[in-house]
Amino acid sequence: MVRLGAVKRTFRERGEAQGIMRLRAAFFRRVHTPMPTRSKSSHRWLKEHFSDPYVKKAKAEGLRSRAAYKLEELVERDRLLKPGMVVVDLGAAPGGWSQWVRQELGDRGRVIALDILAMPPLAGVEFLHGDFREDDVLSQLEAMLGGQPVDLVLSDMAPNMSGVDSVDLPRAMYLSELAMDFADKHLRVGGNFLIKLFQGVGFDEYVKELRRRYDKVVIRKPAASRKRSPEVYALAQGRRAAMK
Ligand SMILES: C[S@@+](CC[C@H](N)C(=O)[O-])C[C@H]1O[C@@H](n2cnc3c(N)ncnc32)[C@H](O)[C@@H]1O
Repeated sequence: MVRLGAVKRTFRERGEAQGIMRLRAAFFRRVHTPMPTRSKSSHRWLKEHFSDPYVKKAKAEGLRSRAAYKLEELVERDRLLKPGMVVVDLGAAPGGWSQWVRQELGDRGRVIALDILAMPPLAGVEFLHGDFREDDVLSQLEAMLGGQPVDLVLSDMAPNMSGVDSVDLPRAMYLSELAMDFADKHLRVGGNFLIKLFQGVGFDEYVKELRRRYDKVVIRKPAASRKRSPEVYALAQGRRAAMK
């Protein structure tokens, strides 16, 4: 069962009827695009990927993805990770962020990772394989937490991109809304939330919502994030006891 409640509610509150229509269209229309034969652009992507310094560095350092360097830059600047913390990593596969967080926490604390895709095990990382949009997956994640408050919620979730903004952006925003809801329920007061966002429809409203909930919100584009990617990261620090 797909969780639409949270998103419908916030869009309604903001009087964005069009947002609801776009969400409906995006989530209930399954877009099955046949795999194209390898195109010029995929050749370009492969060339770019293998000459990318972060890909080379990740390989040399035994990290599962170049994405780990984005997290390193985002989190180290504010020294957000401390031994003993409970960290939830949403959209964790192939595991670069979880792996890096585990290294930083040493052998204390918990790292709970979730992804719709399977992920080979990582020592010291508890992994839940499932779709975060589904109620029973959320319940399983909550059962894993067992009522333990979370210190840091990370979300690098991104839907499969079709290249059509009117489809992709509402899908991405839906995941972001669910992640915010999760942080609302499970982050301890004073805790931090880091989330990947795509600039476009709903972005400003989302950041405004973060500002109601957290003492400090900054938008960052780490050096390892590809320039042509519309992704940015919102780092929300200091979960308030009550919303503004
Ligand atoms: C950019 S990747 C994450 C990379 C990861 N941070 C790392 O360091 O390796 C985005 C992830 O979001 C996941 N994702 C997308 N939709 C999801 C959903 N509905 N539930 C759970 N994970 C999802 C994708 O499967 C993908 O692995």
